[in-house]
Amino acid sequence: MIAPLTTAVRDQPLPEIAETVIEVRNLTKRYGRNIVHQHLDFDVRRGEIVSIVGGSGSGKTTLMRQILGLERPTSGSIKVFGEDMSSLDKDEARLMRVRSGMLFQQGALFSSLSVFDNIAQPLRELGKVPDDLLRDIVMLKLEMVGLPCKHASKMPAALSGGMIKRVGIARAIALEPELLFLDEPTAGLDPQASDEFVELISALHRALGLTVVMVTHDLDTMVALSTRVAVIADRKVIVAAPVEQVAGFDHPFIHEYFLGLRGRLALQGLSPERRAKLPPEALEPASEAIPLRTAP
Ligand SMILES: Nc1ncnc2c1ncn2[C@@H]1O[C@H](COP(=O)(O)OP(=O)(O)OP(=O)(O)O)[C@@H](O)[C@H]1O
Repeated sequence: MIAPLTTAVRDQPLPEIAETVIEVRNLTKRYGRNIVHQHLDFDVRRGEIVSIVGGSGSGKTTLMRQILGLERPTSGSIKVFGEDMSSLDKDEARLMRVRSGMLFQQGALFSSLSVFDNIAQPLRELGKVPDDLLRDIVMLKLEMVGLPCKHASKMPAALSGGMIKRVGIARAIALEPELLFLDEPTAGLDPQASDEFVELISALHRALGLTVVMVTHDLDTMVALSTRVAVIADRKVIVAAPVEQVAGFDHPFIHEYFLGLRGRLALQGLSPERRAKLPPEALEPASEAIPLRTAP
């Protein structure tokens, strides 16, 4: 299933990387005795697609939730569009929610609402959107994510995993946000649905000039989409750079994650220009060696 949008924007240039829109400084986050982040700095500029990677429990989702204002930092500062997240009043917080869309793990659709009502929900929360305009916006968003209008009346239980993600994206972009947050967007999808999802995000990035922040374990998605990759280890962001530079950073997590068999396979899918910047270890053969049989 290829969205018409994907074809329409294929030759469009990537959005320009512009001013800083997320600025995290000296962040510490503790849960009781568990120190998740300490002295963590992190920046995202307009037009980027930044993937946050790190070991299990390293605090990727927690970082994203703090940037969204869903969790409070223990100390340190988080600015989004230049606004300090800890000092927003009610109206500023509301405006911030309009400027940021998010897709949680599992799509997080309301199971008791139809596809239409799921996508309409952020618009209805805003209030004052006339019914005919609301219908047009929902149908436009469905089309943008490559889903025919006939799916609007379906319930989430009747959809495939890939379709649920698409509806989740349609809802996330309903209010035309500038920032899109994705938490494990391809988890649970088969390889074809993952590839289609990557194409969709890439098309939306180009078409809407979106800035995307994504938490992912999926190496192929990370390599295909990210303009930069931020690695969390030792409670902070140890490096944030294009993936070909990150792969050459000397840290045990990076060796294991990027230069293992799966990591090399994903990295070798980069364009020839970017592949040329990889460290030599990343270019070692990525197909498993077939063990030689010893003669009897
Ligand atoms: N609400 C909470 N209360 C207490 N501890 C929490 C809470 N949320 C997260 N944690 C802890 O914070 C740490 C980081 O969790 P987080 O989910 O951010 O990690 P992650 O890198 O996203 O992990 P994964 O890759 O496994 O999803 C973990 O030790 C987790 O148990």
